[in-house]
Amino acid sequence: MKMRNPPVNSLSLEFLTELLISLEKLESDKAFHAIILTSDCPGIFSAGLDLMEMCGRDPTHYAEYWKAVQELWLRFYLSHLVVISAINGVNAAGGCLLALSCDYRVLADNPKYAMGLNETLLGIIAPFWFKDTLVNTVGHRTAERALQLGLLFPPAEALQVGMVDKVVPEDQVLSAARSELAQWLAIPGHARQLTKSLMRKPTADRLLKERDADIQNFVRFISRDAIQKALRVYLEKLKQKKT
Ligand SMILES: CC/C=C\CC/C=C/CC(=O)SCCNC(=O)CCNC(=O)[C@H](O)C(C)(C)COP(=O)(O)OP(=O)(O)OC[C@H]1O[C@@H](n2cnc3c(N)ncnc32)[C@H](O)[C@@H]1OP(=O)(O)O
Repeated sequence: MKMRNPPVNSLSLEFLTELLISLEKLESDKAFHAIILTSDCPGIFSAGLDLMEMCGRDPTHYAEYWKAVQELWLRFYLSHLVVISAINGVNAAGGCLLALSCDYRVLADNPKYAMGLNETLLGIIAPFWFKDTLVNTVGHRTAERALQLGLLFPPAEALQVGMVDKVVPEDQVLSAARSELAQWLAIPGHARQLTKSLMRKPTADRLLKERDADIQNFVRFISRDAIQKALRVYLEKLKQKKT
């Protein structure tokens, strides 16, 4: 599955919906057993959630958007398919969450390709299920430091803390993901799927139990004047970077 939403694969509502439909199609076709998730945007895996969806819109839109974000995470996190990410670019916040929801991560060895949950740098907060997904991957202490500081880890560090499983030269990201896949596909499917569910269901259930409250919390938080201002300032900084 190659993500293509130029220029930065930001996860807009439309793009989230496309990803969701693609995933559902693959999951419902018995011929498919696995996905390699990668990017078609040079140098960028994903810039995360689309800031334009969270800025200057009305509460109904925020609620619709957040429901789609939740849905995509739940579907990827609990997918019965083997999902491996071949991370071939910088990967921030919501994009990093997507990669963390995969079963295995291969990252291209380019110092520019940092990844992490950098929400605090924007003046916003990673929701509890982003946090849980990170904790499940790198452990509590590393997650605590990474989340508070909004750290984006370059490849060597991402490997060291366990945010990714393998770092390979850039031209080998896909072939490395394919080689890894062979090992996962050699395991009896039902045993692997049930084990995945055993490991992940408690984390997913936390959100499933509180889904509506989580949407309301997001809408309240993102609608605050101070948060809207912080997002506008961040977007402006991104634009000024060019001049
Ligand atoms: C209670 C819970 C409350 C809240 C939780 C909300 C959770 C949010 C999680 C998120 O995912 S927030 C998004 C975090 N993402 C980032 O911080 C990444 C921001 N982007 C960048 O750092 C850079 O764009 C890049 C390193 C990814 C790529 O750099 P470069 O190749 O130099 O491209 P540009 O910076 O020039 O960007 C091109 C173009 O795209 C726009 N853009 C970038 N990121 C986003 C984004 N996330 N959403 C919307 N638009 C984005 C950027 O402004 C440029 O637009 P132009 O109109 O100037 O072309």
